[in-house]
Amino acid sequence: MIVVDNVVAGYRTPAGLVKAVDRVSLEVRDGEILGIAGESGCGKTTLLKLLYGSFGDGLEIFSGRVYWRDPDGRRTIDCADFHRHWWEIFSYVPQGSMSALNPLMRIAPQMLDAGTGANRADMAARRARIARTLAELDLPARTQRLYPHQLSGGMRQRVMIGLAAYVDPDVVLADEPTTALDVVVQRQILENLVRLQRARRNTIVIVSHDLGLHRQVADRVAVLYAGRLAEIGSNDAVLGRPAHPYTQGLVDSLPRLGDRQPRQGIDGRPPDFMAMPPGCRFAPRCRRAIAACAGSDPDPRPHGSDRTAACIQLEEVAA
Ligand SMILES: Nc1ncnc2c1ncn2[C@@H]1O[C@H](COP(=O)(O)OP(=O)(O)OP(=O)(O)O)[C@@H](O)[C@H]1O
Repeated sequence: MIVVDNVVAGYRTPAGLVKAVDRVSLEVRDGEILGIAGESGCGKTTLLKLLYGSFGDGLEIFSGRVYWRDPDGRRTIDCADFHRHWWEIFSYVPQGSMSALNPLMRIAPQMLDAGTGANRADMAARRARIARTLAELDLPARTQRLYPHQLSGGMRQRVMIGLAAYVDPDVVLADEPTTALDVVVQRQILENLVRLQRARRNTIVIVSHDLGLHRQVADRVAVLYAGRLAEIGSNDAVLGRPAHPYTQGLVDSLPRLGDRQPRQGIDGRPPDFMAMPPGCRFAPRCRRAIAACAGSDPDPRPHGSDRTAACIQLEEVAA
């Protein structure tokens, strides 16, 4: 399990601190697929980097704590040390990862190179594992002998997922894993991901702005807005019966097959991190906002048995 405990994190910029993740608490449970949703710039990638312990680009934790705990609860690792366990416990499929493959190397040696430190199995066992993983991802065996430019975009993306998964880490963190692919290929890749996860029982965290993707694969969904956690809970609760007005707006804006009515989106844009509105950050765009919203920036509270949501009006409903 990865625990995010009241974390404020972000970047120091000439204009000031960007708190891209602001007082966020959540748990990534063992063996689940957790989807992280929200509009562009709301902090999804930053949260994923915290879960991976990747602090290379100036990301800092200003307060709070992120740590991993093993299923027995005997061993904890602070996120400052996650990098020592990359590939062994955590692996990462970065955004735009299709271009992350080395163009001069065939696929098999790239996979063998990856995570060498974490992978103590002998060469023959590792080769067998690579073959098995590629087959699980519906990639033909000859893929191993090809160079990246000889693969389609969808195949390259599947190879990246294979790279992250073949060493069998506890947690795979994937940032927009199917962006830029056509819908049919997206669907295949997602099915592959789920199949891998079910077979290996590892944990997957997927960042995407695409709610359809989350609806299809996630066990639970977390929705971020302007660095704050708006809502988190089961797929059915959050996407089937959204409670937070922001999640409702996102779900309402999804096109539905056969629906000729124009979808109702959310007016306006997320606020600038340097000029946050007082109180609830979503209030200026919220159709249900009342005067009290400008004076309260609530943390998520339980709303029903399978979700928490951060809206003062929902607290009234729940009471
Ligand atoms: N290295 C960085 N230095 C300074 N600011 C950054 C850095 N990376 C991200 N930010 C800022 O942090 C905020 C959150 O960005 P983040 O990439 O986490 O959002 P996101 O929801 O993943 O967006 P997208 O869907 O567009 O990838 C944005 O305002 C962004 O400009």
